[in-house]
This record gives sequence, C-alpha cells and structure tokens, in this order.
Amino acid sequence: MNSLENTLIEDKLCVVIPMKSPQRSKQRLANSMTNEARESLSLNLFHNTLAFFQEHFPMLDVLVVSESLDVLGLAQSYEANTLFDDGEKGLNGALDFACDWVKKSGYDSQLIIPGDIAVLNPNEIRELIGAAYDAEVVIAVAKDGGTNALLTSPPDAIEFEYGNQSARIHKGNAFENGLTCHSLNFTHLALDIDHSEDLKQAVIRAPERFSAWKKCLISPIKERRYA
Ligand SMILES: Nc1nc2c(ncn2[C@@H]2O[C@H](COP(=O)(O)OP(=O)(O)OP(=O)(O)O)[C@@H](O)[C@H]2O)c(=O)[nH]1
Ligand SMILES: O=C(O)[C@H](O)COP(=O)(O)O
Repeated sequence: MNSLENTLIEDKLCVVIPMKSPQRSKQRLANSMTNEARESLSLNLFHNTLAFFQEHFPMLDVLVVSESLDVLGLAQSYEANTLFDDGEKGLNGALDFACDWVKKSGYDSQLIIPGDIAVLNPNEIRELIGAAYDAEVVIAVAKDGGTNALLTSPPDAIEFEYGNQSARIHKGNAFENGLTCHSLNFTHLALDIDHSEDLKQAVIRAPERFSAWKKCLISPIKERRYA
C-alpha cells in the first residue's frame, strides 16, 4: 500500500457494511431460487466481504449495520464493530445511522461497501482509497448504475440516496456541495448480485465459489411447477 493510502488510513477510515437479515435479502432472486439457496448465497457473500477486509485490510476498522442479531453476531466473529438498526428506514436510513456512529467515533472518512459484491479485489480497493487523496467523494459505479462503494471524507460529505441510478445522484450531490468527486468503474466492484444474470456472471469469474448456487437457479418452466 503506498504512502497516499497509508496517510488516509492513518487519518482514520471506517468501512461500513450494510447487511439485511438473510431472510430479507436478495428478494429479486426469490423467483429464481428456493429461500434456502437465496439465504445461503446472501450469507456466503456477507462472510466473504468480512473475511476479505480482515485478510487484506486488517488496519481498517469495520462497522456492520443490520436489523439482524444473527448478522451482527457473525460480524463480531470477524472482529467488526456492530450497530443495530431496526430496518424501518431502509438502506439510506441505516447508512445515516451508521454515519452518525462513524463521526461520533472520530473517523475522518467512511467507505460504504455493500455485503453482496460477488468478487472483491484488493487492488481495486487500494485504488479506490488512493483516489480519495484528492477527492472528498469517491464512487465505484455498479453495473446497473447503482453505488457499489462510496468513500466520503468527511463521512457525511454528501446525502446518501441509494436506489435507482444512485451513482449519478451521489455525484450530483457532491457537485451541489462543491466537493470533488471521482466516479470509478472497476471490473469486480461493479458486480453485486441482484439478479440471476449477475449470478451467472459471478460463476464465470469465480466458478469454485458460485457454481453450486447456479445449479439452484429455477428455470421459468420449473417455477410454474412450484407455483
Ligand atoms: N442494514 C441494512 N442493510 C440493507 C438494507 N437494505 C439493503 N441493505 C444491504 O445493502 C446492500 C445492498 O442492498 P441491495 O442491493 O438492495 O441487496 P438486497 O437488499 O439483498 O437485494 P434485494 O432484497 O433484492 O433488494 C446489501 O448488503 C443489503 O443487505 C437495510 O434496510 N438495512
Ligand atoms: O446501489 C444502490 O444504490 C442500491 O443498492 C440499489 O442498487 P441495487 O441494484 O444493488 O439494489
């Protein structure tokens, strides 16, 4: 890691991972998989995210925000900080709550990473952190125009508006606040798993991890049989 990232990390960067309960997660896959397979995939992605940061970025503190005590218990097993959020205000509400914790804990920067990125790459994260050296806002754009990583300095530099086409919205929020913003397109950070097509793409990138779930995909004809 070069001196730029060291400088930023020494200035106290906290990674925030929002994570719903597996039962509530991946609802867009509900018609493509059994609940058991969908929940198992959601948990695997979450475990992988926690393990990735513990292995590649042990110097970074992590905060997991969730309405699920089971999820928070898993987070603690990876030495992450945990924050219970009742889930009533959705993803943006959870992130606002987490951001308050990050600010009150004295961090200068915050990196939001969703718990459903198919494959995380340490060089992409290093490049993302390095880009924050001269920008208050750094966005990793998702394949569908969402926001798959958001690094803000200070943590509350912009309003969180996750949702449809949020990468463009977050960039606009930075501009309205007179802030410098880098929107970056990374191969791996762009792929979160929302739909069956994303899972098929993930199998291509990491067959050893995702082939089992691809076999769980229910074809439309089979779906009618289950109906
Ligand atoms: N704590 C918390 N995390 C959330 C909430 N909504 C989404 N997330 C998490 O934010 C990340 C990105 O969310 P989505 O892309 O919508 O993933 P998802 O909610 O599992 O997928 P769908 O159920 O199909 O919308 C995932 O890690 C989710 O678990 C929320 O209301 N509270
Ligand atoms: O990235 C976002 O703004 C939200 O998570 C919505 O994107 P999604 O397509 O991953 O749900």
